[in-house]
Amino acid sequence: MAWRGIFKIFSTIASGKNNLNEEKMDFEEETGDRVLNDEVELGDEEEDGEDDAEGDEKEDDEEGEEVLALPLPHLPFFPGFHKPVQVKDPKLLAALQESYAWHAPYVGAFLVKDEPGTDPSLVSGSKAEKNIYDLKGKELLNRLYEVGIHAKILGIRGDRVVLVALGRLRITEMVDKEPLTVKVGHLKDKPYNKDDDVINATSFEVKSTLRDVLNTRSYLKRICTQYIDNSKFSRLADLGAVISGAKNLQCQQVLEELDVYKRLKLTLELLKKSMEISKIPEFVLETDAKTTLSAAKFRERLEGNRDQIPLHVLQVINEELSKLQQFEASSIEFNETHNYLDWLTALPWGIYSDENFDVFRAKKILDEDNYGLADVKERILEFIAVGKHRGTTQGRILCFSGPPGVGKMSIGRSIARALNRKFYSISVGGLTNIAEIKGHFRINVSSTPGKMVQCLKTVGTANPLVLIDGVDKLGRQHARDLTSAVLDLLDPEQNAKFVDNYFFFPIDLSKVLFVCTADVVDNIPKDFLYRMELISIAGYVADEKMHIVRDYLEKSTREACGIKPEEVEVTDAALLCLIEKYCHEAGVQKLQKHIEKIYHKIALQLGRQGVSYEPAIADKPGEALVRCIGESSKKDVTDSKTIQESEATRTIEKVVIDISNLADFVGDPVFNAEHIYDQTPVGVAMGLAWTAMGGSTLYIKATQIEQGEGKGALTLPGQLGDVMKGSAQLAHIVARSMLFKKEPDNRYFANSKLYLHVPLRATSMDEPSAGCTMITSLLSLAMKKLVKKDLAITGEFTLLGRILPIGWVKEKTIAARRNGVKTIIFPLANKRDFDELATNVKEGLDVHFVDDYNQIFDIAFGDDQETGK
Ligand SMILES: Nc1ncnc2c1ncn2[C@@H]1O[C@H](COP(=O)(O)OP(=O)(O)OP(=O)(O)O)[C@@H](O)[C@H]1O
Repeated sequence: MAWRGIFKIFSTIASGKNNLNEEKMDFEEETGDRVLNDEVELGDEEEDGEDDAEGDEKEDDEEGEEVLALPLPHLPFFPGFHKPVQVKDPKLLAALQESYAWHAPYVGAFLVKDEPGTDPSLVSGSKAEKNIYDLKGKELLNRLYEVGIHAKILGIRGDRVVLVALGRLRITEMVDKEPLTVKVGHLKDKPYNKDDDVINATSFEVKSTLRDVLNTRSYLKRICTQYIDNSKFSRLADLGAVISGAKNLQCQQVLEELDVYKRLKLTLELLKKSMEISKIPEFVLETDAKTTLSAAKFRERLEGNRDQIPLHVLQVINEELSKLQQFEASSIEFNETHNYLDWLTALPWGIYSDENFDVFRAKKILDEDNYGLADVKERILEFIAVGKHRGTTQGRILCFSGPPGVGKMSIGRSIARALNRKFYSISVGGLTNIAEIKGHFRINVSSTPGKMVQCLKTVGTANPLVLIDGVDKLGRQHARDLTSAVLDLLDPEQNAKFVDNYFFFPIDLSKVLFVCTADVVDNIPKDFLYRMELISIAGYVADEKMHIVRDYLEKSTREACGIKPEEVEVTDAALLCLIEKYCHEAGVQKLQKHIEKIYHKIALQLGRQGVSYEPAIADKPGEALVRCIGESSKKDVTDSKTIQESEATRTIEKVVIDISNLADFVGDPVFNAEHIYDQTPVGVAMGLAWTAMGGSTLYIKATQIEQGEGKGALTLPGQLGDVMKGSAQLAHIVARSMLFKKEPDNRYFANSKLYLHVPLRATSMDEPSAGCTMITSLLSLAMKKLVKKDLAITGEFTLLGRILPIGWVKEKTIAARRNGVKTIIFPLANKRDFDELATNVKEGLDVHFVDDYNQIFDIAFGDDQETGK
C-alpha cells in the first residue's frame, strides 16, 4: 500500500505548495513502483471547493464542457481524492500534456466497464483493461461508465498523470474520436435536509463502522480519523467507499448515487462487509490446532472472492466460526458446524464464468457435438443471439422434448459449452422427496443441502446451465410440493431468493440458466408449460443414425475404451444391420448401448490377442496386419517377458466386425413388433402412431369370431381408451356402408361378429388417428382383399365422411421410413406439415394426401391388388 506516500502528497497539497510537479517527483522516488498502484489519496476538501451539496443544488447544472476522457481500468475515484494514473495511449498522453502546459488542466476520468459478456459483479481490473487500449472513439466510449469524475491534472511525469478529483460528471455526447473527447454535464447531489434524523443516524452508523474498520488498519487510521468527524455526509459516504476496499462496480455505484442518504446506505453495506471479512483472520489466531487448520482452510477458500460474499453470509460464517471454537474437536457439534462451514465456504459466491454470445462459435460447437438437428440448432442460435442483445440469456426457459436418446441432454450440454457456462443436470424423474431440492434441515451430521446447492458446489460457478431432466415425470408421480419446489427454482421472481433448508438464508440462483427436457409434452405440468419455449426433437432416420453412430458414438466409445482406430473396423454393413435389425427406436440410446457392448468385447479380444513373433505382413511398411479376429484369437501368448522382448516387432491384429460376425458381439437380432409382415394378410392394415418412445408403425387386425344370420357385431380389446373405442365403432359403421357401395350383395358385416385388435403399445395415447386404418382392415376382411404392400395409413375419420388432420407427422414419417414403409396416406390437411420436413426424412416415400375415404380405398385396394381368397 502506498498510503505513506499518499499522505505525503496530501500534506504537500494541504501545505499550499504550488510546485506539485517537483513534489510528485520526490514522491515517486520515495515510493517507487507503488505509485503505479491504483491508490487514491485524500485531498483537501475545501481547497477544491466542490461538492457543497448540503441543501442546495440541481442536477446537471453546467452542461456542455468538453474534456478529454481518461479511462480508469481499475477503480473510480471520488471528489477530494488524488490519484496517479498511468496513461498508456500516447495520443491521449500528448493531449493531456498539452492541456497541462496550456493551463487548462482538466480531464474527465471514467471507470472502464468489464468486457461485454462478463458478469458485472465479477469485477477485476485485468478484465476491464484487456484490449481497452486498442479501442477508439465510439467503441471506447461504450466501454466507459457514463458517470465519472471531473479531475484536475496536478502533474505529469513520463506516462504518469497525477489527478485530483473535483466533482462528479456525466458524459452527454462524444466530440472527438481520438483522443476521445466528450461533452459533459456536472452533477450535484440531490438536496437533502442535514437535520433529518434518519440521515443523521445513518451517517452516525457509517462513522462508527468506519472507525471499526480503521481499527483493523492502523496505517490508515492516523490519516483518516480527522476526516471522519469533519466530513459532510456526502464526502463521508465517498470516504467510506474508498476505505471499505470494495471493488470497482461497487465503488462506481457509490459514485453514481446522487441521493446522499442512499449513498450513505450503500457505503454502510460495503463497510460492514469489510468488517466481517476482517474478523476471520483474528479468529484463526485464537484457537486450537484442529480448529485453526479448519478455519485456515475456510479462510483460504474465501480468499479469492471475499468481496463477493453477501454480508448476511459473511455474518453467518463468522458466527459459525466462533461456535466451532467452543466445541471439542471430537464432538458431534464440532463436526456438524464443520460440515456446515465446509458447504458455506465451498460455494462459488460471486464467481461467474464469462458468458459467450458468439453465434459462430456456438454453431461450431453445436455441430461438433450433434449431428443434424438443423432446425433445433437454428432455434438455439436465435436464443443466443437474443441473449446477446438483451445482455443475458436468463429468464427464458428452453424445453427440449422428444423420445429417449434423441439428444436432448447432449444439446443442453452443447448450449452450456457454447455459452461458456458450466453444465449440471438434475433428473427430476428420480426425485422422491422435496428435501432433494430444498435440502434437509440441519438437525444432524448427515444433513445435506439440496441438489441446487450441490450443483453450485460441484461446478464452482454461480451461473451454470442446469438441465432439469424429465419435467414431464413431475406432477404425476410426485407430491405437489416437490413439483412446486422445482417450479420455484425456474421462476426468476423466486429463484433470486432461493432458500435451501440446510442454510436457511437466501441464495441467489438468478444467474443460473435453466433448460428442461421432457419425453412427453402432454405430461408436463401446466404451470411449467407456460414458462417454457418448447423445441421438439422427433428422432432419426437410418442415414442420420448412420452418421451419428459413425462420427459420434463409435468415436467416443472407442476413445473411452482406449482402442486405437487402426485396431478395429466396424463395417458400414454391420452398422446398418445394427440400426435396422437391432435398434428399432426413434433415438440412438440402444444403438449407443450396442456400440458400447461391441467395443467392450473388442477391448477384451485385443487384450487377449497374442503378440506375433514374425514381422508384420503388410502391403506397406509399418501398416498393421489385418486379420479376422476368429483366426487370431487362437494365439495366446502369456509370457510377459517374451511380450516385452517382442514389443518392437509387435503386430496389431485389427478386429473386423461385419454382418457375418455381428451376432458374436451383440447376439441375435431382436423381434421387431413394428414390422411383422412382409405382406400384411387379409384383415390387417398398417397404421402410424405416436407414443412416448416416438413415432411407430402398428398393425390393426380384424378377425371374425362368429358367423350367422344377423350376428353382425364388433368386439374391442378391453384396454382401449374411450376415444379409440369411439373411433373403432365409427370405423365399423363406415366400413359397412362402404362395403354396401362397393359390393351391394356382400352381407359379411351383417352376419359376422368381429374382433378388432389394436396393439397395446399404440393405445397408450388414446387418440383417433387410427380411424382410417381400422376401416381399411375391416374392409380387407369383408372383401377378402389384401391391403397394398408396405402401405401405412393415418387419419381420423368423421361420420360426415371428412378426413381430419393428425399430429406428429414428422415422428410418424420417420417411424414409417424406419420400418420399410414405401407408401403413406396422410390427411390432405397435413400436406403442409409434410412439405416442411427435411428432404432426407421424405426421401424414397410415395405419399398421398386425401380428404375422402374413397381415395384411400383406391390406393389400398387398387385393381392390381391381390385377393386373399
Ligand atoms: N444428433 C446427435 N448427434 C450426435 N450424438 C447424438 C445425437 N443424438 C443423440 N446423440 C447421442 O446419443 C446419446 C443419448 O443422447 P441423450 O442422452 O442426449 O438423449 P436424451 O434425448 O437426453 O435421452 P433421455 O430422454 O433418455 O435422457 C448421447 O451419447 C448423445 O451424445
